[in-house]
Amino acid sequence: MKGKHRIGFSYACNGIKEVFKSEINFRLHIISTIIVISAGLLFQLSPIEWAFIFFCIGIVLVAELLNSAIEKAMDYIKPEIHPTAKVIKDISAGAVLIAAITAAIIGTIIFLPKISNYF
Ligand SMILES: Nc1ncnc2c1ncn2[C@@H]1O[C@H](COP(=O)(O)OP(=O)(O)OP(=O)(O)O)[C@@H](O)[C@H]1O
Repeated sequence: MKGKHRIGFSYACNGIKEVFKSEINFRLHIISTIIVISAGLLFQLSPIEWAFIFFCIGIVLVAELLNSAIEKAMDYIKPEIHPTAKVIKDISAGAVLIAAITAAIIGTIIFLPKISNYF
């Protein structure tokens, strides 16, 4: 049972590594995550603010991973141009956009007052 969990964890890490290597957007999200966590440490966020920030980081990374999985599945199943492939990929990209907009709004609500107080 323990071994099985370890194997499952390593498959998951392989998937994340694969997306990290192949998707520039995912790498940009990781860089943004590092910047946001550094800003959070600088501004000494409260526990509830950290909870919101980590929730946002999580939904953006999860959305990007699922989007990449859907893109790869579509490229495998339907490598040629097809209107349904386009709709599926566009919907999947839409999910990432909504996650990113949500994160940007929450980030602004948390950081904007702190940044204006700082200067
Ligand atoms: N097989 C296809 N048939 C029709 N349209 C497609 C197809 N593949 C991609 N597209 C269109 O091109 C857009 C970009 O698709 P692509 O697979 O290149 O992903 P991407 O947006 O470049 O993502 P990433 O940069 O994360 O790889 C899709 O959202 C869709 O509108």
